Amino acid sequence: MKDRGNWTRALRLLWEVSPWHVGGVIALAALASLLPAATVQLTTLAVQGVADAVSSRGAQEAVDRAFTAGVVLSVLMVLTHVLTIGRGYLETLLQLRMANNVNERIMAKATRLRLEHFEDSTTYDRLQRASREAAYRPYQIFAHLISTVSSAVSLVAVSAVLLSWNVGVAVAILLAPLPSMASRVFYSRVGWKIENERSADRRRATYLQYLVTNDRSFKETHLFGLGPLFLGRYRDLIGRFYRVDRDLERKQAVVSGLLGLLSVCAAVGAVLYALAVTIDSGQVGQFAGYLSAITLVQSTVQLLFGGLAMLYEHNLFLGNLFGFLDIEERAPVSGAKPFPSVLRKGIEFRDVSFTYPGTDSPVLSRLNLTLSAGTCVALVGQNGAGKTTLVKLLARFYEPTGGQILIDDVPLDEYDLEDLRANIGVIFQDFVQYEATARENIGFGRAGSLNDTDAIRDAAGRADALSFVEGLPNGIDTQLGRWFSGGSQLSGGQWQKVALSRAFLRDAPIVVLDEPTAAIDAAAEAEIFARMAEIAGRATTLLIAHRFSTVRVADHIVVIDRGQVLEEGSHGDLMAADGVYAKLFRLQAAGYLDDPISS
Ligand SMILES: Nc1ncnc2c1ncn2[C@@H]1O[C@H](COP(=O)(O)OP(=O)(O)OP(=O)(O)O)[C@@H](O)[C@H]1O
Repeated sequence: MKDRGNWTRALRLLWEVSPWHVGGVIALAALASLLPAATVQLTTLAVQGVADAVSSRGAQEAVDRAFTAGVVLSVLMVLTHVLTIGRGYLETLLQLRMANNVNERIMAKATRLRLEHFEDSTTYDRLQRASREAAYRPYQIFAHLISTVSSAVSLVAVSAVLLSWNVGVAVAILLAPLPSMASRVFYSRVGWKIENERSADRRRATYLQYLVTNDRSFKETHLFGLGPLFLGRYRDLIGRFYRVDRDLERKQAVVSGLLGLLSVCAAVGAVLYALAVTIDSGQVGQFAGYLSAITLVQSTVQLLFGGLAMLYEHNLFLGNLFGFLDIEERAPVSGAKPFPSVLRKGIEFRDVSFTYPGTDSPVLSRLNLTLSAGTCVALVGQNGAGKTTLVKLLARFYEPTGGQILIDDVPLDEYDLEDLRANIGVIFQDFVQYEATARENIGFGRAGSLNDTDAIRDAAGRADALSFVEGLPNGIDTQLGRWFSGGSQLSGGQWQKVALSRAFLRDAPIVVLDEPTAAIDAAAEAEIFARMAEIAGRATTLLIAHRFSTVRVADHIVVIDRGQVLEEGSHGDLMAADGVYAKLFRLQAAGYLDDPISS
């Protein structure tokens, strides 16, 4: 039942995309399907006319009949040609529009999925399967449906000739291709299963391809000499795919070929029978008609059954496309409260626990933490302590599995979700380096401000990015990165400053910076923090950092360990308490002293 839904859904989609093209293709196909039967009738008339004209030594009436049939046959040929061209044109347009539309739907769907989907490998498998089928399957199901229906119409018309002649012969020709069709259906299913099971390996092959074909991994792959290793792995994977496909094709060719012989035998039997009957009756025209009917029925019936087998295959693969489009979106519950433009009280994590979906060990356990409005709070802790996870919860990429997060005493889910995200300026550790202009790289922080040059310059100024951005060949409108022509590449620290500008442009009441200055030199870092102090008071800032020079500027410092708050206070308080923070601070500071260990 569910499978049948796939092709009806694909057809509905096609109709939505372009009813005019669909209607045109159907009309031309309907016309074309009537032509073979007319051809058979006219061939019979023409040959009989010629035979009569020859035997009567040129009787005018027979000559006229032969020529009339010949002329109409020629008109039919021209008509067939015109119909074929027209149909091909419409089909190409329809196919292009459909492929564009389906790719757009896949992309739109991806934008609606949640972070947890993209942190789960099964989503990538489904996306891979859907993308493979996107470009052509939905259209193909239509094309095969049309050709199958038009083959069926042709078949009914042409087989009427055969049926009137001999029922046994007609039935034999009609049913002989059935076993071969059954084998195609069987192998389609096997092929579909194989393709689905290798989704992860296909992605692995694509990943290996990516690793050796982009600038981001170039340095490592070349320095570590990984090219041949990755190439070898890629070769192994695609070699394995090839061997499996080859074996399947071989089996299919042998089985379908043998079963297809039944069809050939039926046709040979029919021709012999027609020969014998014509010798008895002496009707040469009828013999020509039978011959062309037998050939036509045989080829049409094969087209019909082949089309049905393909329909079955497309239907299976369409399940992959719709499987992706139907992934449950489970949009987080969104309240209606507008987000405050300035926080009055602050952000409170109250007894917050969290375990990532599909895992057992909690990352946060009953964590309590308050970020007072207008202050700059720094979060420190070992790798994997749960710092970034806190931010993901704050932006509602995930929901806490226990406890609550409140902003100005209002639970997070009571705020309008879009409004909440619009009011948090976050730059994550793995921020994006957009292969776009500097203006866009900064302006994406507030997409509505892409043309507000003053605001973009101001944000760049606050992140110490303005001077180098203005020094680029086209200033703020210079393409960044090397993927597109005319691009200028930035240093790691410069990219980070551009990302910081993006966060500053947002001018949000909450600013979260995850390792914001890890790649930035010390002098620039000091300057950026001085400017950040200017926005403190307007914004509540959360800094996640490992560098203690960054951390000590914060009003309040929180040490996290295994998902819980270990210590908190100002730099002075924590140093005086002489706990973990003080120990870590001294350890790092020692790195800058001349003789750290002995002192
Ligand atoms: N999507 C995920 N699924 C499952 N576990 C995850 C996921 N993301 C992070 N984790 C785990 O959660 C824990 C906390 O990760 P998190 O990124 O919050 O740490 P962090 O304190 O920010 O570390 P770092 O200082 O290295 O950035 C880690 O043990 C990590 O393995």
